[in-house]
Amino acid sequence: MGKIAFIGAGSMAEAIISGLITRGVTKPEEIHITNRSDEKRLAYLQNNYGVTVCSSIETLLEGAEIVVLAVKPKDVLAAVDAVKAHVTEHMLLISVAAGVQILSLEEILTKKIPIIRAMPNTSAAVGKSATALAINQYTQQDDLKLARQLFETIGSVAIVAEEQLDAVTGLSGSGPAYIYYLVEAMEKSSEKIGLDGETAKQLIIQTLIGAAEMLSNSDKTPAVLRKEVTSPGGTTEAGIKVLEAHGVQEALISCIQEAAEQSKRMGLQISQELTETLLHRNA
Ligand SMILES: NC(=O)C1=CN([C@@H]2O[C@H](COP(=O)(O)OP(=O)(O)OC[C@H]3O[C@@H](n4cnc5c(N)ncnc54)[C@H](O)[C@@H]3O)[C@@H](O)[C@H]2O)C=CC1
Ligand SMILES: O=C(O)[C@@H]1CCC=N1
Repeated sequence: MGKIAFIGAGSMAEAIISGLITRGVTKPEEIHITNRSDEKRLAYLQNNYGVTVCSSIETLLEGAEIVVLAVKPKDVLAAVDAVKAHVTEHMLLISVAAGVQILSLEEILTKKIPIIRAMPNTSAAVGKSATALAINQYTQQDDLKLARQLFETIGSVAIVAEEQLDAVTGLSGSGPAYIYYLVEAMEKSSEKIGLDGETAKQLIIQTLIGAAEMLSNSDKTPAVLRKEVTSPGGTTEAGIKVLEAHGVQEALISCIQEAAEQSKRMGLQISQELTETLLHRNA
C-alpha cells in the first residue's frame, strides 16, 4: 500500500494506524499524519509507531494514495476546507466522521473525486474492527478494492448503502463502548460478591472471548446459546430475572436506536451548517 495521509490524530486514527502497522500492511513512515495543534499527541504517535508527522498540508498530501479524514464531525468543514486545494482526483478520500454525509464532503471539496465513508470501530487497534463502507458516484472498483484491503487488514468489512451508515454507527461504531460498559458492571459486581480484581478481570475477559467465539463458530442463535446456560431453577435464571425486571434488553435496544438517531442528527446539523456557510460565501 502506498502513502496514507491522516487528517486528525485521535483515538480512531491511532486505532487504524496501530492495526495497519501491527499487520505490516504498510511501512510506518508511509503513514503521514497531522492534527489541529496538539504537538505532544503527534510526537507520541511518531515515537510509538514511527509514523511521519507533517506540519504542512503540502507535505501531508503530496503523492498520497489514500487520505483518511479522522476529525470530529464538527471539525470536518474546517479540516476539509484547509486541505481541499491539495486534494487531487488521484487520491481516495476515506472519511470516518460519524454522520457526515458524502454530499457534504463533495460540497466542501467541489471536486469529482472518489469518496468512501467508513464506519470502523476502535477494535481496529487489535485487527478486529467491524467496518462498513459506503461509496460515492466517482468511486471506481479499484478504489473500493483499496479501501476494502485497508480495512480488511484491521478487521471485517461490509459494503452498505450510505443511508445504512447511521444504523451501523449506532450498532457497531459505538458498539465496543456498550461492551465495555457491561464489563464495568461485571467488575463492580465482582467486588460486591467478594472476588479480587485480578481474578475477576481474567474470568470476565475469558467469558467475553468464549461467548464471542461461540457466537461466531456455532450455528445456534444467541437465544439458544443463552438457554443452554440457563438451568431451570438455577443461578442464570435468577440473574436474568433481575435483568428482565429492570428492562435491560429494552434499554439496550433504545440505546442503539438513540445512537443511530444521533448519527442522523449530527449529519443533518452539519449539512445545514454547510449550506449556511456556502450561502454566505457565495453572497
Ligand atoms: N472513537 C471511535 O470509537 C470512533 C470514531 N469515529 C469517528 O472518527 C472521528 C474521530 O474520532 P476520535 O478519533 O474519537 O476523535 P478525537 O477527538 O480523539 O480526535 C480528533 C482529532 O482531530 C484533530 N483535528 C481537529 N480539527 C482538525 C483540523 N481542522 N485539522 C486537522 N486535525 C484536526 C484533533 O486534533 C484530534 O487529533 C470522528 O468523526 C468520529 O465520529 C468513527 C468510528 C469510531
Ligand atoms: O461516539 C461517537 O460519536 C463516535 C462514532 C462511533 C463511535 N464513536
